[in-house]
Amino acid sequence: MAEEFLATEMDTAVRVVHLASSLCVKVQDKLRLPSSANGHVKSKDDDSPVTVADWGVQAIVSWVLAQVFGGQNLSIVAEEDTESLSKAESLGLLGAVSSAVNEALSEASKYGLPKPDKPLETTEILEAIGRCNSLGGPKGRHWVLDPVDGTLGFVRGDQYAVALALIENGKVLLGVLGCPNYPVKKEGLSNGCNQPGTKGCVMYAKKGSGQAWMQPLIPGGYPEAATLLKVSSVDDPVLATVCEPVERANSNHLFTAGLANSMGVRKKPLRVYSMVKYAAIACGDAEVFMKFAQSSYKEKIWDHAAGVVIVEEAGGVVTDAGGRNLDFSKGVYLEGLDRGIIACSGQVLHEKLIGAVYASWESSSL
Ligand SMILES: Nc1ncnc2c1ncn2[C@@H]1O[C@H](COP(=O)(O)O)[C@@H](OP(=O)(O)O)[C@H]1O
Ligand SMILES: [Mg+2]
Repeated sequence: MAEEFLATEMDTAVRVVHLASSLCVKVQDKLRLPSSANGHVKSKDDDSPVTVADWGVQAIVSWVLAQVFGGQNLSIVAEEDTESLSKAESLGLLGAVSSAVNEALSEASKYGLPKPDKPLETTEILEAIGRCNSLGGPKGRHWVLDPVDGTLGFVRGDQYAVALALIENGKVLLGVLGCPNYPVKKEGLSNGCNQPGTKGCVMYAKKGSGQAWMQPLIPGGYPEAATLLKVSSVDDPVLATVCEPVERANSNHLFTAGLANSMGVRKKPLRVYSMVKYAAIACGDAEVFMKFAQSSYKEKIWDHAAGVVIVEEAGGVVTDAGGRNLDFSKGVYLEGLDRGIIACSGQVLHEKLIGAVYASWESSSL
């Protein structure tokens, strides 16, 4: 019998996101200790933080993909580069990345993944991170990785996601989201993290399968069980929960509050860091996700690819504010995006939201 389409790609992506999530859990625990926090976080040129986990995840995902699929024609579009990590003053940080990567990879066989014969040298780690410098585009296959999405949430001990997707000829073929702090109970989403054993999952979906899946994150290994995800059946705005970025710099809270109000939403918005918002829609914990960035900001493909395919396969709808599908074929950015991103659990809410955008745009100040 012919092997299922994308079986190795899907299986590898899910397993490596589990492994990457385990690295993140360990680094986030360390960040809670005041003594080690400074050594693990650095500021990027735009003042956003980057941590041992961002580089560590990028290194292990890149290394594992190269082992399984060969490094020769491997194209990976990812958020981090090696510039600041290679500087002389970053030696301590590079050492911490190296320890985190080698600790994670030493467990790789428990996740059914290849494992290096001996710990990776720092040059090999930098090479793995640096390999992820593809710019994507309309042709060919590209892996798309946000090693730690919502780094601000991550350093604050809150929600974040590891996001990996595969794009072919501009279309997202599969997506995997690791959400190590995703609470089993929805109330936990607005309370940061909750008790051990009640949080953490990996969600994944293959385009066109009509199925999206969730596995629990289990310490030190790969779970056999997976459950099907289904979006919420709520289509009355009065009962709907809207989620949006925590940071008002990343989305215009005033504008989205106006939209929510005019479509009839009554509940307070749920503010959550990272692509965990897509996860919340996919599993039925929320019905609407909106992000309206400043018009000068260009959305990047790694912040959406994995989440979009998971929401769609779980039964939801994701478009820009004009109702068009997001275009992943133009390189690193979602070129041509009409104003903002909206994800809904179903067509009814989506149409109402598009209508609200249309009605309110004239009077907006975005
Ligand atoms: N000015 C801005 N407007 C909109 N989005 C921004 C932004 N600056 C950064 N972002 C993106 O918003 C992501 C976080 O999403 P959210 O606000 O929903 O938690 C960031 O991901 P990283 O944390 O991976 O850099 C980054 O890609
Ligand atoms: Mg991101």
